[in-house]
Amino acid sequence: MVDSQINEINDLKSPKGTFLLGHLPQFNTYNKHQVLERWVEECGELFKIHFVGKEFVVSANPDFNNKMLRLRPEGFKRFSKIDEILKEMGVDGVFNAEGTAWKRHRKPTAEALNVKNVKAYYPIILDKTKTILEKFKNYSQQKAIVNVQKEFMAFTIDITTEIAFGHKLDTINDKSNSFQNHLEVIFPMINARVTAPIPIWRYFKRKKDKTLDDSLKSIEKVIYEFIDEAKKRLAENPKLKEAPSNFLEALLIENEDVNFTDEEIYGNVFTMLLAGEDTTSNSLSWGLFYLAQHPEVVHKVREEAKEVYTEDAPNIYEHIEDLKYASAVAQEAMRLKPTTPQLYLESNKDVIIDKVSIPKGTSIILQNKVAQTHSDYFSNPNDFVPERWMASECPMHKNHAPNVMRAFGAGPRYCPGMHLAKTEMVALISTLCKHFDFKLEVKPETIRERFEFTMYPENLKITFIPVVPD
Ligand code: HEM
Repeated sequence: MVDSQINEINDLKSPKGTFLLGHLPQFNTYNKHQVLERWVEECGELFKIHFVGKEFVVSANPDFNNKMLRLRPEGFKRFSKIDEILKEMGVDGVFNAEGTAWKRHRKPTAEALNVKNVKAYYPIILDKTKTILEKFKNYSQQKAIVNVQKEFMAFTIDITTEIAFGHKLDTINDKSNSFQNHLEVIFPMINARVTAPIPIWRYFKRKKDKTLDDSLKSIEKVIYEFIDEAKKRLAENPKLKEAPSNFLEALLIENEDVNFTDEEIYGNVFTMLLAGEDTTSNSLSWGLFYLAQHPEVVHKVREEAKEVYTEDAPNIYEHIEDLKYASAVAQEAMRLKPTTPQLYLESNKDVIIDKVSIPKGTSIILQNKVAQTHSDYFSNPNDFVPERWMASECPMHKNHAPNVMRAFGAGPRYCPGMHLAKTEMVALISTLCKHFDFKLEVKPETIRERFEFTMYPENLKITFIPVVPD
């Protein structure tokens, strides 16, 4: 807990660092989240670090973090560097907007991703679930060792692109598409630039910076064409207003009240591509990481699937609501392996939280993973037990604090894609468990957490063994 004696940042502890560079050399490794976890062990839940003199507060206290997240947008904002980099790439959307601009973006985005609309998008999720199922059936016949992280990435890319603006891709079947190739250029560059100590590209364009510019131009062209087409469709077919077939249409409908410019619509469609792909596919990969080590859980998911639907996959959206155990599997995987283990905030004004005074302009790293795997909040915290999320079955209700879960953030800026992501995860987890057993082809300890823009399992290799029908 936060020490009640501490009331100034200057009084906070600090891990060991170097005099001039501070903690930068240790932090700038490829697994930043694990460095933070080690420091939490060394210094406790609240401490400070500095990068070449620039100070950062790190908090792993769930209550403290929750209060900061809830004080947005007035009290706190995202790190200004995120906005700087995205705007430079022409992206002005809900993720990087702040203050009143954020409020304008948030309402229509959240509406466009609400339960009613996700239900309308469900045929897209189902279609891609069946497509990847067929691919895995082929893999299982060939006894192929599958890099599931790559496969799930294709699954979420195809779904997100079609839901975002109606663009049909078939990345699952490796039908290479220039749009996809451009996206693959953009994502790592955003990651590299957000964490770059010096913005070299502003003074000198390297080959990769020029490639990025070309890709951004191509994506922009495609998205603007789709904006024009969607506007025409909505004008010609007013019925679409009741059940928009994609996010862009839903945004344009909501937009009748908000009056976004085309640039802002573009920014939000692009944001959705960015926010919805890696996060969901990496969470799915972690789900498979645990399922492959827990055949008893796979069996239970399969029994539930057989009770809920007779087809190959959950054929209607209502099935998803009934797949409570598959949903608990997804939740448990996100508790143990949140793909966004930390969030970055900056204070907009002087704030006092739990007797700690945070001056305006303080940069704060919110480490959320430690609490999700701590015995103060969950019994047997490192065990994979989906039952803990099934109220009537939970064998360990003694320590069960769902309110420390931050996999989707918290407060007014929590993830608006949460419902969509959970729907994708439940559909795929249930379908795969219905058809296959999973065998881990590498030792679990060789599967490492790897943090880039999000956290994913490196070296996850699995074979899919077909289930013999009853
Ligand atoms: C398992 C999958 C996902 C995870 C773990 C995840 C996680 C997160 C987290 C931690 C945040 C920051 C929340 C905060 O600041 O409090 C966020 C924001 C956001 N996410 Fe997700 N996300 C996922 C899927 C999606 C999907 C599928 C979409 C849309 C298609 C999406 C769209 C967004 C947007 C637009 C924001 C910015 C919200 C704002 O600033 O108001 N996410 N997400």
